[in-house]
Amino acid sequence: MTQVASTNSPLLHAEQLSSIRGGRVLFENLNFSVSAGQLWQVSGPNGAGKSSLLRILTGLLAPSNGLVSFYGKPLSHNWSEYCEQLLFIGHKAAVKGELSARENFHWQQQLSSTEDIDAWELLEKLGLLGLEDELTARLSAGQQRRVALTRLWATQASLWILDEPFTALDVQGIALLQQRFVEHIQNGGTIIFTSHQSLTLSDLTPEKLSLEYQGEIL
Ligand SMILES: Nc1ncnc2c1ncn2[C@@H]1O[C@H](COP(=O)(O)OP(=O)(O)OP(=O)(O)O)[C@@H](O)[C@H]1O
Repeated sequence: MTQVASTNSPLLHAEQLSSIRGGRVLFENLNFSVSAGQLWQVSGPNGAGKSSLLRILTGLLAPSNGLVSFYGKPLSHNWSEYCEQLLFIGHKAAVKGELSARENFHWQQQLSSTEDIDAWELLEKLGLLGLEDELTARLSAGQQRRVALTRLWATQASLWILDEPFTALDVQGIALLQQRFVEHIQNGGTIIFTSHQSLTLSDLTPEKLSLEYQGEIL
């Protein structure tokens, strides 16, 4: 895992964050700090702004007001280091439907320079063995999610930002993903994720950030 030089500033700091989308204030004056090694769960009802917040934390969406800092510097001042540290898996599975599970994985491996990981072992772990040459678009939603999640085993990034990573997974898939969370946190990694469900592994006690649905249109 890539590590950044130690500093007294938190890994991520959100200051006075606000987001207005579709004529609605999703959240205002949000302040929080995420330290390296922490697990954070962002929760709240549909439309509360969880995905919007994650996209702001990744730098993909500008906040309407406020600032996100990475080790004490605004993201834009630390952009290449931030991108090296970050793995973002968005709401959509972000796998290439016209590639097989194995090809998707190899593509991710090349992007992340993790060629030493045994593809067959990982595909077996994720229950994709026997489906490895099937076009990903033809797999079920849960299987496609499993293909997307292979990235969590083929990354050197220390900060994972994951939007609804448990969506469509069965009980065994959820357990596997939670176990991967435990490994990453134990290795000093950091995870921010959204989910409508509570984690069930006792080793995982996330910090909670709860957003309310603000119905009022401006
Ligand atoms: N591209 C966009 N342009 C304008 N408004 C948007 C856009 N994307 C999302 N929104 C609005 O922002 C609000 C919050 O959406 P967001 O996806 O952040 O919520 P969420 O909490 O992640 O919801 P869910 O639990 O359903 O995934 C919604 O009302 C949505 O319509």
